[in-house]
Amino acid sequence: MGGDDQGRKRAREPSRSPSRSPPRQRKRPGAGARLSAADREEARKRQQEREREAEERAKRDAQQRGVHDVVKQHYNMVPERGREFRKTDSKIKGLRSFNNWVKSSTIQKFIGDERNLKILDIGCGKGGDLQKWQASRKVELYVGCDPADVSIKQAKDRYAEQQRKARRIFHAEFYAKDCFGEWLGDIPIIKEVGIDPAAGPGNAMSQRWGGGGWDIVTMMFCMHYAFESEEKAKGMLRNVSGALKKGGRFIGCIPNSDVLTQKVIEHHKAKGTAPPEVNGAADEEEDDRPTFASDDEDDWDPEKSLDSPKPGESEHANGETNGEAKDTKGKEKQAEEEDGEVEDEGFKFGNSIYSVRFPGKTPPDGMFRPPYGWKYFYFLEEAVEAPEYVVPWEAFRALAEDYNLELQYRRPFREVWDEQKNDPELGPLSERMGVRARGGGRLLTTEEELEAADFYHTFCFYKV
Ligand SMILES: C[S@@+](CC[C@H](N)C(=O)[O-])C[C@H]1O[C@@H](n2cnc3c(N)ncnc32)[C@H](O)[C@@H]1O
Repeated sequence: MGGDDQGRKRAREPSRSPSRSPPRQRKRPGAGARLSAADREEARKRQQEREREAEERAKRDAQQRGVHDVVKQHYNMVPERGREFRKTDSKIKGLRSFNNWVKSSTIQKFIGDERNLKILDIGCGKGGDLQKWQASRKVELYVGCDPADVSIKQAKDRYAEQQRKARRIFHAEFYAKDCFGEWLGDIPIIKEVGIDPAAGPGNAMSQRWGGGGWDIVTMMFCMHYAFESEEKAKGMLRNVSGALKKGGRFIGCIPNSDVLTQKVIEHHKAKGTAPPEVNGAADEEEDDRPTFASDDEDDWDPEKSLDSPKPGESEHANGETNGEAKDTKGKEKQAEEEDGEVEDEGFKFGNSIYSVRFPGKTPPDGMFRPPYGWKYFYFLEEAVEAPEYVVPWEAFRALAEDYNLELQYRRPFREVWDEQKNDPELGPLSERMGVRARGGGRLLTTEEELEAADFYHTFCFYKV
């Protein structure tokens, strides 16, 4: 990566907390151990108190504004946990690190050699990726959009903190915006940089002469919300494609529909409701697909839901075996009732840290057709608990093509690790991020965390 190697390495080192003053010496092994137990307990209490206050505040704000949208409301009520919590106390810190590393890897792979890049982060959440873009030192402008206004406020704060610490940082702006139901060209800076309202199927003029001014549109762990309906999926693609200039990249991470297809087929086979052709086909394909029954051994931030189950509330669901989730039954029942869905037709899978539950009918052949509105509930320890929608991969790829987005790359998370773990930059980065033990050592994620990571894949499309 040429002459700015040193700078990049510096920029990627974990940032210091502004509350620690004077600045501590960097990277002294064992420094943390000198904190006394009382200090730690005190810090933990203070953190808990801050979280409680933030939850209360978010609840009040949400009520006052009369927020109806369930996803937005959910993310608005998510408490901001400190970096310290995410790195030390979290039960899924291995998964957090792993997912963050995969995001960094995708960013690095497709950021390209140019400088002064303009980045549009759709579903930016609390600004967890700001540092990743800053570390590249290639960004001139970053705009983050997300409908959860509380998250946007936190993203602004995070940026302000980075501004205080960094000698130089890109210009950033943040907007509370539904990026699937609304046109992003209404935001002045997005329009100014360039967004083509004619992007989309059958518009030859736009394809030839049009195009936006953005180099990269990034959607990390977010696009699955757009597949609630055809209208939203198309609204999302119109924004993405409209914003990108020719040669621009659309990158992201989403749940892998191959995993969902496989699980749905397994479920119907077990129930005896799979069509005969699927019985054969699934057996043949089984080896190629990611499996949850395997014996093998920042800042993605899966925010904790306010009311996730307490220890001891867990139980097996539906009495099903092998890979069935162990938790969250009460919560799901409640979600189901609110949702008006019937339980018996659904099923769930997962492990003790994550689970996926389809509340209603699923296609016996595992083909999600039409490709919109296939809702499931995703539960993750300390994390999101909102309805999500299957993004049937092939249908999405075909639709993206109608918007001049050509698939360049798609990888399940575990394959990203296998391919990139020894990269000269990403290898050492994985050690700094706590994904792997120092000196090219073993993965620090547990097998259950890796199973949870297997649920996702990452992608890149080029605007043509
Ligand atoms: C799991 S979080 C991911 C946040 C961040 N991209 C990251 O990787 O840490 C999913 C985000 O998608 C956002 N989202 C949901 N619906 C959206 C919409 N219609 N437009 C834009 N973002 C949306 C949520 O508010 C939430 O911040």
